[in-house]
Amino acid sequence: MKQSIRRIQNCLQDIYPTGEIKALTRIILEEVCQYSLTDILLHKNSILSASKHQEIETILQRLKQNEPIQYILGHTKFYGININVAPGVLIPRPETEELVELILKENEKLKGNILDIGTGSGCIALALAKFLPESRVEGWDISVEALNIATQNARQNSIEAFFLQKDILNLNTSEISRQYDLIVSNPPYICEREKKEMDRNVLDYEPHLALFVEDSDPLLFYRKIAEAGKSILKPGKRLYFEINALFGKETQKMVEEYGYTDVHIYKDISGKNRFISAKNDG
Ligand SMILES: C[S@@+](CC[C@H](N)C(=O)[O-])C[C@H]1O[C@@H](n2cnc3c(N)ncnc32)[C@H](O)[C@@H]1O
Repeated sequence: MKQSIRRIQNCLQDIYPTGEIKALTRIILEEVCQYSLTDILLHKNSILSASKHQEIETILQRLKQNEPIQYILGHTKFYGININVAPGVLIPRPETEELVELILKENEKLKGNILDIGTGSGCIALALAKFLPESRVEGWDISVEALNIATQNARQNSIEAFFLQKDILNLNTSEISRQYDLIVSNPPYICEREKKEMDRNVLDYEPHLALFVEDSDPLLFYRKIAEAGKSILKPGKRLYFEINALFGKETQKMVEEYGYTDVHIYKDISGKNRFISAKNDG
């Protein structure tokens, strides 16, 4: 095992920071050997089989091409739930776990209809369905690939959620039969002009449909959702968004113009304006 740890560290040292290499070493050994962190420490002197060496080598070659570890392994953890991911869906981010945490804190024991717009892997929808078991959760996405993965994630975790194909930019609200008690969305919010500051592992591998919005209209998705919310969110109920930190105030102003009140902006763990919630005043 010691030899494998050294091999992983040597192979990745020019590409990843030291902290990330440590995390990757642990993830790789957990995946290949099915070892917990304690097992890794206990088995430091054990010798891995040739096939396990080969598995590690294959992972390392893909990591060297900047491929995200979550796509290489085909899964990740989100809010304690095992979530399958593939190149057609965004890899769930830690900030989005913070959004789930916030919703659960502010809506303890919610019993009602929850809608997650732009559900991707289904991570938000499934976490809410798991921790608010008396609610009915729906997830919408334009991407069939994402909806298939979200459905698979629901099945594998034995969590009930309903995934539907909808284009939020062309939604006819008169066709929506229900009104929701909470709407959440982490829509595409990165401007095209921000691309130049982004890492290759995101740009080359993650779906641009999930990430980007035109520079000329950065609030496009938020506006469409706020507009739809006026008819599909029950009066007095709340909307929650993950937002682009560059547009906190603008997003607040926009939702207020649609008649939402009691608007709060929340910071993420890095101190950036990252979430907004607002009440539909009816
Ligand atoms: C930033 S990702 C969020 C995925 C997931 N909710 C998460 O937090 O990891 C945005 C999602 O919006 C979806 N999307 C993009 N355009 C859309 C549209 N017009 N209507 C509905 N969903 C859309 C993408 O397919 C993607 O899954």
